[in-house]
This record gives sequence, structure tokens and C-alpha cells, in this order.
Amino acid sequence: MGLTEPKVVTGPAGYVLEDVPHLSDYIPDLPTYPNPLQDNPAYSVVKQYFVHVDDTVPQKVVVHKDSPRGVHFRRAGPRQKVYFESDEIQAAIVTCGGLCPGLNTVIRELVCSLHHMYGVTRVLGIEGGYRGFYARNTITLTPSSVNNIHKRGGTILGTSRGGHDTNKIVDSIQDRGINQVYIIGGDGTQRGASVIFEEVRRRGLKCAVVGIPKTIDNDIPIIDKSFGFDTAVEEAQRAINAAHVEAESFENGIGVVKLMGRYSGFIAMYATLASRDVDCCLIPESPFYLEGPGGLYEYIDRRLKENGHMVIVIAEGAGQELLTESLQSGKKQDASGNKLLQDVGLWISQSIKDHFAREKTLPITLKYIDPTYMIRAVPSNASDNVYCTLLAQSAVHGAMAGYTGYTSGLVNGRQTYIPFYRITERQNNVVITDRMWARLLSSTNQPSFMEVKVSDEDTKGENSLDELPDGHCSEDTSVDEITHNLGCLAPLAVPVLRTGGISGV
Ligand SMILES: Nc1ncnc2c1ncn2[C@@H]1O[C@H](COP(=O)(O)OP(=O)(O)O)[C@@H](O)[C@H]1O
Ligand SMILES: O=P(O)(O)OC[C@H]1O[C@](O)(COP(=O)(O)O)[C@@H](O)[C@@H]1O
Ligand SMILES: [Mg+2]
Repeated sequence: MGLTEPKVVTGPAGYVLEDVPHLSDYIPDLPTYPNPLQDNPAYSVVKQYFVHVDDTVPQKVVVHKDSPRGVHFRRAGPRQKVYFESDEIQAAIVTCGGLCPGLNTVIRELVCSLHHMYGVTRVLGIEGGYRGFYARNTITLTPSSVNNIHKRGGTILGTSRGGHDTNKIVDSIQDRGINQVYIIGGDGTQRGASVIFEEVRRRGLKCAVVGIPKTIDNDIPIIDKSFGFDTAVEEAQRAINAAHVEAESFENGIGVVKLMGRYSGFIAMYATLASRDVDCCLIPESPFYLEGPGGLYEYIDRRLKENGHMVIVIAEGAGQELLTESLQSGKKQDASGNKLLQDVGLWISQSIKDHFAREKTLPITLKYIDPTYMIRAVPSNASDNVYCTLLAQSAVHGAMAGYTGYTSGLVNGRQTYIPFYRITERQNNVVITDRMWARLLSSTNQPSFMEVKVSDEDTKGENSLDELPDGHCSEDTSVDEITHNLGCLAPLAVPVLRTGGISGV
């Protein structure tokens, strides 16, 4: 049996539904049952509580008059018919990868939704990430055992990187009679969940495999944002405030704050936009250089002369190419295969100190704050708690309705079911030619570290978005937006890195 073919349904006017697999795709004659929610007093009063079979959610909400209707995802929510009887269900929950605020809230709400909405009494917690399926004991989860866990950071189940052994995991699922598995984790975890789903399907098991996207870095595509992201941005304000207070209190004071973001600088970008005290934000997607005209040192010098102090926010994945140059580091990886990063915060702080000591232009005082793990470890805030609740409920409704092989996620403000391949095919990055980054540049006044090169050829005709180089165009970016952001007149502007003046220090 080959890999599951994408289920793509087309309709009039360019309508496309990227549907998710269903247990009935590979198990014939599955019995169905009325959804127990129809007798639940909390829900039976809600008009049209059940989601219509044809309800779908568009991926793009900004369209032109003549645009095709485009890609849609199946709307999440309870269905009239379910594919499991309550007492037949053995559910399991696992958390994998790094921590993120809200993990415990999702666990709590999965347990409570299963129990209170669908009468499921058997829910297992798999301890310590994927390897917990075959190397650790399980714990029984009940509404009373999870009642207060949303007030705590971390995950009560524990987590880990590496240890994804598909056969051992699916053997464990089969041996324990697990027929709904909820896998909470980031991009790596969702790739792992996709492989588990394929093996479950190959073995013909009646087991719904459901992913719930967790990523403090917000690096998962398609979804609006990840749970815990708002909390992280909020918590980052405390570090930025401290850096600002320190910087303001000394002559030529500089506060440097490192935030998480291995490949995606969303936390740094949003924390900067939220704070207003940040003078410079450096992210992995926007390469920068230190020396020479338009470089970081020149900007720091100017800002200190203008304002007497400054705050720099740097995402942990920013400037890694400069560090590699200067520190001759190897390419190390963690147990999951993620790039292991050098401490860019320490490096940039030392580089700035060395530069100003060498140049003897300004006597600076620099304070470096690394709040990364403190931010990741806090419990989720109120809005993330609501988000986690809806996410968990949607995940459960989908499994009960027999859907499988999907990640439950928010798309344009609606809960949806997204096929795994769409979640794992690429990473979500800050698009530096999008409006958001332009807003940041205009709020901090920092240099863009780019020159705009416009070729004659490009100015001659209409250019399609497809012609833009990788990483410089999001699916939601129009040519108008790109030219607007770069402040240039041509229809196609290609940002290029200044190559002169990059220094390894
Ligand atoms: N391509 C893959 N196939 C199978 N499992 C994977 C894959 N990538 C990562 N994993 C597993 O997913 C888990 C979490 O991945 P990791 O990258 O550490 O965190 P995150 O899911 O937060 O991105 C690990 O146990 C890892 O072994
Ligand atoms: O927990 P570790 O192994 O120190 O990893 C730190 C990494 O975890 C993250 O917080 C989140 O990464 P994941 O989404 O892959 O779990 C990154 O921002 C950071 O680089
Ligand atoms: Mg990841």
C-alpha cells in the first residue's frame, strides 16, 4: 500500500477542497452512531450546532474580483454521526518537542471534551514524548486529575526530542487498543504524526491520528498562529522593559534581549511591535551586517547620539551565518535533527562591546538579557487558554466523526482540519517583503540591511508572484504590497543582501 493520496475535491469557479482522510477510506462498512451531543443539554439548544458536511473555510480571505475561489479546508466541529461508541474508545495524548505555554491547557481540554461531550472514560497520557509509547509507563487522565493543570507551565506528560520509532509506536498503539491518538507538537512532531498515520492505515487499524500544532516560534504554515504565541509575546515584554530600564539609566546604555525563534522571527517581530521601546529587531529571515555604511554599528552609533540609549531584540536564529564565520562552528543537530544554534545574544553583545572599545567613539554600557526559557515555561494567558480550548474541542469532534491524518488548526479565525502534508511541506517564516516587516522597520527606524535591485527586464511587463524568489513572497502577498513595502516604483523589486562590509568580528 502506497502513501495516502491527497484528497482534493474541485468545484465551480476554481473551488478546491484539500480534504483530510477518513477511517472509512480504508475500512469498509464502518458503523455510525448518532452524536451523543444531540442529547447534551448544553448543546441541544444551540441552533445548527452540528457542522454541515459541505462547510469549508477558504485559505485566502483577500481576493480580487476575478480570482478563483481557491483552496479550502474542511471546517472543524461536531457532526451528526460519529464513528465511535463512547465505551469503545481508548484515547491517548502525547506531547513532543520543546515547551510552549498552553500545553497543559490543551491536555486538559482534550480530556474534558472527550469525557463531558462524548462520554469517553479511558484516556491515557503517554509520558516523555514519542519514545514514551514504547519506553515509558502511561498515566490515566481523568477530568479531576487534569482539573488544575492549565494553571501550570510545561506539560504534565513530559516531552522529548528524537525517539520517533514508527513501528514501535504503532505496535504500542495496537497492543494497547488505542483508537484515537492526539499528538501535540511542532513541525517535527507533525511529520512524525504523519508517518504514524500512514503506518496505522497500512495496518488497517481503526485509529484516528490527530495532530495539534504547538510551536512557540509560530513556524507552522497555514494556521493563523500557534497557541502560546500571544503568551510568549506578552512575557517577552517584561524582558524588553527591563532592558529598556537598564539602557535608559546609563550613559550610552544598550540593552540586548534574545528571544526564541530558531528559523522564524515572529516572537521577536511581534514583541518589538508591541513594545515601542525597541530600536532594532534582528531576525533569521533578514540577514544583517555589522560594519560599514548601513550596518548595525553605524546605526547604534547614530541612535546613541540621538537618544542616549537603545534596545536591541535579537531572535536566537538571527545572524547565525556571521557566527559561523567568526567561530568556525560545525553543523551540530539536536536529537530531532534541528540545527543547534550558537548563542547569538552573547556573540552580538561581545561584538558591540569590542567595536566601541576599539573605535573609542562612545563609552557604552551594555546589558544582555536572555529570557528564552523563562518565556517558554510560563502558563498560557487568558486568550491562549480560550484558543487551546477551541483547538482541543475541534480535534476531538474530528476524531469522533471518523476523520484522521489531520492537524486541527485555526485558518482565518475558523477551526479547520488540515491534511498533514500541507502542514509539513514548508515552514512559516516572516516574509520581509510583507507589510508587517515594513511596519516594524518604520516603527524602529532601523536599517533594512538590504539594497533594492531592480532590473530593466523586470520593469517591462506584468510579473506574477510565482516569479519572485523563494522566501521573498508569501502566498498572501500581492505585487502591490511588495513594491509598497520596499518603497520602490518598479513592479518587481528583489531585495539583495549587501555583501560589502560583512564582518565576522
Ligand atoms: N521527519 C520526521 N519523521 C518522524 N518523526 C520526526 C520527524 N521530525 C521530527 N520527528 C520527531 O518529532 C518529535 C519532535 O520534533 P522536534 O523537532 O524536536 O520538535 P517540534 O515538534 O516541536 O518541532 C521528536 O520526537 C522527533 O523525533
Ligand atoms: O528545548 P531546546 O532543545 O533547548 O530547544 C530550544 C528550541 O526550542 C524552541 O523553543 C521551539 O522549538 P520546537 O518548536 O522545535 O520545539 C526553539 O525556539 C528553540 O530553538
Ligand atoms: Mg520545531
